[in-house]
Amino acid sequence: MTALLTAHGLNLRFGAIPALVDVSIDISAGEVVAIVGESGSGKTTLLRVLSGMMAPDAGTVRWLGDDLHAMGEAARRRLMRTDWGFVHQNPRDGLRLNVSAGGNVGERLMAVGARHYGNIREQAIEWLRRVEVDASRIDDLPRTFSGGMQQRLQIARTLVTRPRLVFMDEPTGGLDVSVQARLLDLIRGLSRELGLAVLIVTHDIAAARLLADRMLVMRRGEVVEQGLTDRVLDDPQHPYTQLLVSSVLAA
Ligand SMILES: Nc1ncnc2c1ncn2[C@@H]1O[C@H](COP(=O)(O)OP(=O)(O)OP(=O)(O)O)[C@@H](O)[C@H]1O
Repeated sequence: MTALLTAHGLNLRFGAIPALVDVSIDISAGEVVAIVGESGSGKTTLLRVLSGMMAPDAGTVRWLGDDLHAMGEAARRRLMRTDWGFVHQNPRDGLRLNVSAGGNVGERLMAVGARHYGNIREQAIEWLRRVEVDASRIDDLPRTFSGGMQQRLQIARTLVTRPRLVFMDEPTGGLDVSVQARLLDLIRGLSRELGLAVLIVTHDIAAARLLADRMLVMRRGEVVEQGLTDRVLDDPQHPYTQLLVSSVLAA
């Protein structure tokens, strides 16, 4: 498989807090990788460093072989519009709330050069359908949507330009359990159908089990265990992973 993103020897401290300790990770085309761990273990920081939003103190991140932190802001912004997508935990961070649902999807297409209004609207309708938002809501503002619908709209806005890699930070956090399950099914279906690589941060082990081919377990900035999801969850080697898995089983 072709490695899309490779990171090696990442270290980052916030004062006395080691947020990343010698972290290495790679993700290939079409692969879903989950980063799990308790609150404060460094998951979001890792996602921010891997997506170029934050520079590490040491270590490298490469996209298709090019050093991300050497390529400059303009090139990283271009990646964010084209090859990459970002699904935030809070859909309000990924949507424009004063723009209609259709506009939210369509403006991403315009950012990559689409100009034909009819085509853009047609694709917006198609994507609303794919994420199970009724097309009759196309001209409504996202603030009139439920949390689950907003999250599905954020996913449509992110995927409409067919990125190769999508970063997801707790995409089901803060939603009702039944809404979470539906959203996870949707993410799983779309990632398979589109052959997307997904790097998903979650503290929900069940979500990782459902979605991820591989997982990394973080604790205090370190990757304490990684491997195929079924292997890590069915036969955890590190005491911390054993604790995580047994706490879910006991719940
Ligand atoms: N901008 C910052 N300034 C100072 N400390 C920070 C900053 N961002 C994160 N930290 C600290 O770095 C550590 C890792 O934080 P991070 O947000 O990456 O963890 P996390 O695993 O994503 O947690 P959560 O699941 O609660 O979001 C924590 O101790 C956090 O308090």
